[in-house]
Parts: sequence; C-alpha cells; structure tokens
Amino acid sequence: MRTSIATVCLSGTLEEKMQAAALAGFDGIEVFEQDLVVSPSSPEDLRGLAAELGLSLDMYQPFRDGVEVAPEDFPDSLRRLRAKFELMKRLGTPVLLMCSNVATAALNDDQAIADQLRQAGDMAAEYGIKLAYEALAWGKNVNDWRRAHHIVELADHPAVGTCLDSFHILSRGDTVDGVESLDPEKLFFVQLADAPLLKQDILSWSRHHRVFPGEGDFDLVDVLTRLHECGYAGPVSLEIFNDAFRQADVHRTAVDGLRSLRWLEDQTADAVRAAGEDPAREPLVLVDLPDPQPPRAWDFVELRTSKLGQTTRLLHQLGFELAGHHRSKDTVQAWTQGPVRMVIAEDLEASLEQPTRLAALGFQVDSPDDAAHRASRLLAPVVSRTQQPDETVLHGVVAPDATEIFFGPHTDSGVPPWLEEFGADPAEATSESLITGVDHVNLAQPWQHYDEAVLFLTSLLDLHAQPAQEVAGPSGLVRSQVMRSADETVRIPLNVAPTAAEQGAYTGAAYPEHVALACTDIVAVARRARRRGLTFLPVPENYYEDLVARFDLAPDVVAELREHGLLYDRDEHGEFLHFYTATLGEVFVEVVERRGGYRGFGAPNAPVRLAAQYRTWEEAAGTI
Ligand SMILES: O=C(O)c1ccc(O)c(O)c1
Ligand SMILES: [Mg+2]
Repeated sequence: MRTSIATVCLSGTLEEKMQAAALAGFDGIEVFEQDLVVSPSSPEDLRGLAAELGLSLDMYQPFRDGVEVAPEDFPDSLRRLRAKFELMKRLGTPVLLMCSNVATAALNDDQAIADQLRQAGDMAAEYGIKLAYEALAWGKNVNDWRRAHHIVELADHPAVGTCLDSFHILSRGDTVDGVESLDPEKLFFVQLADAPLLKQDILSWSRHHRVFPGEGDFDLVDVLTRLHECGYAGPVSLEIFNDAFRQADVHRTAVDGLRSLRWLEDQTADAVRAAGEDPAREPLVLVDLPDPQPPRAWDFVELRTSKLGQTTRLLHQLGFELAGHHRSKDTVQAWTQGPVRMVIAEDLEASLEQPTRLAALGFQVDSPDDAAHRASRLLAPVVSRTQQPDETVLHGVVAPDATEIFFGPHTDSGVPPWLEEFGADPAEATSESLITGVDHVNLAQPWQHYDEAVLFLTSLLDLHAQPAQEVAGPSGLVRSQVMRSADETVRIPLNVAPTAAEQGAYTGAAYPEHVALACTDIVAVARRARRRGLTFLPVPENYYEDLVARFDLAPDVVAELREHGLLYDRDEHGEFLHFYTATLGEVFVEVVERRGGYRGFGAPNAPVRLAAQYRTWEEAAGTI
C-alpha cells in the first residue's frame, strides 16, 4: 500500500513537513497550495528536495470553485487552471484536486458540469496532468461522492477521475457501499480521515476535528476493504485538518500518521482474509503486522524517585516487602506483595518539585519478541537500558506521554524471570497477601497528544477505548477514558487534565497519575496502613452524609467507611470501596475492593478526590 500525507496535517514550513514525512517513512505527500505559496523555495527546489528525500509529490491541492460555474465565468476558471498546470509541471505533481464548488456554483445539471470537467480535462491532458474531482460534504450542489463520480463518468475523459475522501462521505451519514465495484481507472485519489462523532456543522467538524484513522469513530476498515476489492492503484493518503496537529511537533505527528495507516492496513488485511480474499492481491497490497500480543498479566509498575525513603515507606505502609536490590543496577530495587511487583528506581536528578513519578509499566505477553517487532513496525520509539549479558531482555518502548512500556515473558507461575536479578525467592513471591493485583493504572495525558495515546495503546497493546466521561474538579473538567484489554487484565484510564490551570497550586503539568491496587479486604488493608502511619487523602463528612442520601446505606456500613476514610460506589453489578493515599510528587496510590461484578472506577467519587488533592496542594503552598 502506497502511503501519502497532505502537508496540511503537519506543522512547520513546507520543507520541514517534507522532511518529517520522509523520515517517518511515507512514500509521498499531497502539496497543499498554501504551504507552497508561503515558501521561499522555488517549485524546482521543492521537486529536488522531494527527490532527495525519496518522496513522491502525489497531488497538488485544492483547486476551488473551478467547475459548476456560470458559462461566462468558466474562461476565468480555465485561466486559473492553466496557471496551476504550469506550476505543477515545474513541481512534478501528476494530479490536481478539483473540489466541488462551494461558493460560485451556478450549474446543477450533471451533463453541463461534466462538459466543464471535460474541457478542464482537455487542458490537463496537454500537461500530462490528471484532475481528481472531490465532492466536499458542504459543496453547494455537488456534495455526495456518488453524484461526483457520476459526473466524472459523464465527462468520460482519460484525464478526469474521482477523489474519494472518507470524511466527506461518512460525516454525512453516507456509506462507501459500491466503491468496490468502481472502475479503478476512474478512481484517481483516495484521502482517509477519521473523526469523533460530533453534533456540529460539517464544515467546522472537518476543519478542526479530523483525526488519523483509528483515533475517531469512522469505520475506515470498511473503506479500505472496498478499495482493495475495487483494485484501486493509487496512494492511500491522510488528509487531516486538526488544530492540535497544527501545533504539535511535526515529527511525532508524521509518525502518528504512518502508525495509523500501518494499523489500518493490518486491520483491513484481517478483514479481507476473513472474507476469503487475498490481502496480498495487487495492486493494493495489504501488509500485516506481527500478531498483537495482548497483555496476559501486569509484570511491574516502576516509580522513579529522588525521595527513596518516602516512596519505599509508602510501599511498606501498603504492605509491600522489599524483594531485593538489583544485582547490577545500584539504584534499582523491587518491592512485592503477592502478584504485584513495584520497581523503584532512585533518580537523584528528578526535579525537586516533582520528585516521584510513574516511569514505566511492564506487561507479560506470550511473545515479547513479537510484541517488540510489532511495536517497531508501528514506529514506537525504543527505550534503551543497559543490560548485563545474563539478565532478562525486556523490550521497552516510549508511549506518547513518555511512560515507558515493557514487554516481558508470561510464565505459568506469573513470577517473571527478572525477579531473580533482585535475589528474590520465586516461592515467596507468590505467597498469600492482602493485595491481590493491579486493578488499574491511571495515566495523565497532555491534551494535544491524547488521540495519539489512544491509537498507541490500541495498536501496540491491543487495548480498547471505552466511552469518555468528564469529571469536575476545582481547576476544571478532567476528561477520563478507560482503555482496557479484552479480558480486562489491563485497565488504563487516561485522564486529560485542564491545561494551565489559572487557579490553585497544581497545574496541568503536575496532574498526578495513580496506581490502583486490588484487594479483597479493604478494611484490613486500611487498618494495616494506618498502623504503619500512612497519610490518607482526607474525605469530608459532607461526602458521607451524601452517601447515606444516595444509597440508603445502613448506619454501621457508613460508620465503617468513615472510620477508615473509604469511598463507596455501586452499580447494577456490585459495589466498589476504595481509598487514596496522599500524593508523592506526581503519583499516588489507590486501593480498591470490588464486590460482585462492579465494572466502573468510582467516577462519582473522583470530584471528592480532586477537591481533596486541590486543598492539600493549596495548604502545602500556603494559599489557604
Ligand atoms: O476544507 C477544505 O476546504 C478542503 C479542501 C480540500 C480537501 O480535500 C478537503 O477534504 C477539504
Ligand atoms: Mg479531501
């Protein structure tokens, strides 16, 4: 599958966009007119740069309001077109995108529009250029792809074909049914864009909220499956108008984009195979990724800290025991409790303000090698860690929020081989404990990399995004979306904190992450923790009074919750009891007990937590 990306997706200068597209591994680009007009480089220079970078310049776009115009205005369209064809000849771009008319449409007759397209095609042919007619969803008269394609067929000119753009089709609630039986000779170009389902006018939705495939709600596997069946031979190009991408680092956006196409290609190959067809059939050859390796178990959670004593005391208060010091790494120790392993890395260079943070998550998978190979095809940056020859090789990649993700081997006992490097006795490692596992790990995401993070976790870890929720805190709304593995072994709620909070001592940058530990007797865990001096996050009395009103709990139940500082929630499947520790640097711990089949994460209690954390910060900062 030939891949391409429109320069409008990327930030920076045209030259930077080209460099980034080439470095990420795209085969070509669509040159957006505005990017060229503002560039000091001549078309010949740009053509030379593209050749040097090994990029093809697949399309020049957009040409607006060129057809469907009143007959007296058409000569001016042809004049403008000739200027573009002259430019494209110098640039070496073979296709011009002709958008359906949004402003000056005067014709609404298919045959009359086809006549104009045919004349434009005659001129294009003089230059050896092709015209790809695209129905914009907000086109005045032509706004659906079927009609645009019908007009292309009526034009019946070898230089006139169709451009399909998934956004314009799916945003209108239309389908791609029938694309599979189009004449591939008449399909000149394909643009793919995903988008979240929003209730908003289509133009603003398109110009601000498009995202890469897999980051929104459209079924692009269906689109690509039909293109494969059709025999489409051109590039599959990303055309994403997105406010965040325009501000983000150009290299990471380009990588995110190519990752989305490789993932979509893999998904489509599976769908094509399931339908009894051959994904490798020419011309749209779909290449698979190595099979996904869904996490079979949590391997470890790693905290990095410059306050070793404070951090290990917290672990002790929660019932963890030191499994040992790493035999070759001076600064690394492992703490375990039942099946939970916490790796603590001392980092004296960690910032003084945020001395402790969640640094890495380890997952056990069936084939760590395949997981690493898949990650590499998905362009995940690799973590490099020093390793002795006799130590377990853990493949690590860096997630968009800078959390390191490691793939370790899954063993029958669940005890990972690397634990021996800490001198731990595997038999002790599985002994009975109050803490029974990692319930979930909550990661804070910068808003501008949120979609990238969802795609990263979906494509690398085979996690699935659940519907998003919003939680109110004193500094703003926190968006929360759970990513989970199919069997729920791994649950990662992602939070987007309010950016640049203008009030309060905490800012978006310091929004804390947390590790939630599962147990079957939360009162026993809380009691032990209190005896060992744990600082709990305080829960206000008002909360308990409200609980009684909401759930009609028996007085002794509420008294027990209050005594141990526990929070409570209930759904149709069961109950949820939990407590939070005070925050260390950027991380805190939650302990949860699920009774029955409770499926949530205590979201109704999140505002209580946010408010208590806010007060704690304010008190520490001396502002209240
Ligand atoms: O929003 C636009 O104007 C616009 C331009 C060119 C395209 O290919 C497109 O899909 C949208
Ligand atoms: Mg388009």
